[in-house]
Amino acid sequence: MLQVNNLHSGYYSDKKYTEILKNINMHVADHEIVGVLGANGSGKTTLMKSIMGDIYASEGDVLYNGKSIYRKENYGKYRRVAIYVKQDSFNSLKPLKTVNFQIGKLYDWKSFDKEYVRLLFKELNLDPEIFNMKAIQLSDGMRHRVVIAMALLTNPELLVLDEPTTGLDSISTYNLLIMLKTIKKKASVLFSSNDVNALFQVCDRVYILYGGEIIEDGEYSSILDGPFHPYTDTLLKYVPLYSNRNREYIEINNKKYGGCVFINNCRYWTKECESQIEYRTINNHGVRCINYPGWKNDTA
Ligand SMILES: Nc1ncnc2c1ncn2[C@@H]1O[C@H](COP(=O)(O)OP(=O)(O)OP(=O)(O)O)[C@@H](O)[C@H]1O
Repeated sequence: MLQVNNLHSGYYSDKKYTEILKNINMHVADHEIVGVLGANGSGKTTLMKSIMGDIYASEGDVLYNGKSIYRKENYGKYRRVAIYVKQDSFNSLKPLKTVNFQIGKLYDWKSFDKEYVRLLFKELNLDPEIFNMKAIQLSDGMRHRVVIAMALLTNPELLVLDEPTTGLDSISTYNLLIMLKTIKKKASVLFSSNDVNALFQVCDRVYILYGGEIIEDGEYSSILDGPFHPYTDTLLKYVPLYSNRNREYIEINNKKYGGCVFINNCRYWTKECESQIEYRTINNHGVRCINYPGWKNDTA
């Protein structure tokens, strides 16, 4: 369905180009929920924007059903079936307008079965009275859920969610995750987050993004059972649910450049890490680490 090939992208500022994403390769199959896990500033939003064609790739391509989304003739159709819920899209609701109005502004109300709309909102814990409430009268979390519900109204083939659980309470997060599992029967979902719990509860596969590069990918169970990359290993140690070892924070500042993107923070660094690191896949579990499995043996 969605295939990202050797994607590089970034931003122009004062006519100077800064590359943020490097050599991204990933895919989302039909009826799959795929997560992108990354810390603040790792490039999740830039990746989602590139996948939606909101920013252009300096290199590489994004294919939807085999066709480049960057080609004008394919782009319009792609944007009709692939719906993007931006990180801050709940702020885009008009504050003084009712939810009813906001839906009508985007879509033709007549095309919807009102009961279907009500049920869809209900699944996201949104009661019927919300339709007559103004956006300003809703909490951030409610606005967030309204925007996601609105995105689902058109039955997209691909739903791209940038950090959808930010600002949601635990019950709403849980309802959203359950809902994604239901959506999976009809569509695919690409979902970025820095919330390890949310991603691992719902995703079939997860890509780990660090410093604009994918450093590991695999089925969620495979990553949880045994992360291949030292960064993923460290990350999981900070999530009590998944950690079976004590937390540890080791400050490292190698001030090295080139090679592995994690080089300045990795305690397993060796001279070889300064060279170009190839991405290897072992039993459907991919990693960009020259020292794997050696570093794991060190910790055993
Ligand atoms: N419009 C822009 N112009 C220039 N640089 C940008 C722009 N937007 C983001 N960046 C830079 O791109 C890098 C990645 O940012 P991005 O927003 O994609 O990360 P993120 O993983 O989504 O972060 P967060 O979790 O904080 O939302 C950061 O270094 C950021 O400063």
